[in-house]
Amino acid sequence: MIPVSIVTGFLGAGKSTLLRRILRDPAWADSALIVNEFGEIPLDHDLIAASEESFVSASTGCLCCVVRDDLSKTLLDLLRRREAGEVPRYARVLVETSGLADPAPILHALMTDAALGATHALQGVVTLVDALHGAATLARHPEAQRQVMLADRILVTKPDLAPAPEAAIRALNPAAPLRAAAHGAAEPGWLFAPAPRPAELPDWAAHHTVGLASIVIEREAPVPALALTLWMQGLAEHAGARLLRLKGLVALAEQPDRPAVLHAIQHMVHPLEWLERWPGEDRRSRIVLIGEGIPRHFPARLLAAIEAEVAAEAARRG
Ligand SMILES: Nc1nc2c(ncn2[C@@H]2O[C@H](COP(=O)(O)OP(=O)(O)OP(=O)(O)O)[C@@H](O)[C@H]2O)c(=O)[nH]1
Repeated sequence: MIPVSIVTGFLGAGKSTLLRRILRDPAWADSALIVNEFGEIPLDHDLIAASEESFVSASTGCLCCVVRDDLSKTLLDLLRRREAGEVPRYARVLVETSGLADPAPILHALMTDAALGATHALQGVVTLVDALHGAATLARHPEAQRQVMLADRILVTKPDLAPAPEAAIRALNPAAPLRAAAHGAAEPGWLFAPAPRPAELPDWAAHHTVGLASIVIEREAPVPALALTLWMQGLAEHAGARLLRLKGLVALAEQPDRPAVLHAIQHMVHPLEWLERWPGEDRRSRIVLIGEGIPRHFPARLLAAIEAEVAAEAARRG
């Protein structure tokens, strides 16, 4: 039986940060990671694959609704390739859900699929809650509430930025063991210990926030750092709380050989991170925004206008 653990948590809660750290630990490097993202381009896959040798399989779309069958297929296909010696003999599977996934349909698939049941054992659901945004997110987004309700273990992330929103969490899940850890420094043995599973859970249907959309921006030419900074400020001002998440790999004009990693979660713009190198041949900048009611072409047009202004200003100064 291959143990399977689900790692969930709302947009930007710190799932990739945690998993990157765990896969760097030699004791856990023999894990297969299945990453699922909301959005049309698999950025997490690039981010995790660029920093590790670990074995990653990415799928896009909402794991819980669009590709529910796909998780079963992905797990079984991975197992077949493991048996055939085509992939490393991983000892467990970690599934990183999209930030917008309701875990209930995923658990349902894992608990009811006969072929999966014969080969895989569900260990538990680990839910990450962002200390900074957690209370507001839990008040607004049904996916976030379901992630906490169905958690076997709760990890509060970003305790360096704010106190844990314990009251909001305990209102939804009074019993699951809870810990806090900054920058993914949590004990994997605690996170992934097998949890007792109720035979049946109520209400399998996915619950979703209405009206969220993802917008993708791709560009060939590197972007000046000043234009990028002004663009993120402009977006934050215009979209405010309607911008739930922004992340991207960007070629900055000042340093195009190393991609900069952008992260913003609601109002909070995290410091830029840098990858050592581009994850593949494709060196285009790619940015994904997830928001409510942001006009589809607005972010790209705003960026183009700011770039033109920055270039004109540079020309004026000679
Ligand atoms: N200050 C602080 N920042 C953190 C911590 N954990 C993660 N971050 C930052 O939060 C941002 C989002 O982290 P990710 O790990 O990409 O979050 P995610 O849950 O994978 O995001 P999605 O895949 O979009 O849902 C990044 O800029 C991280 O560096 C933490 O404990 N403290």
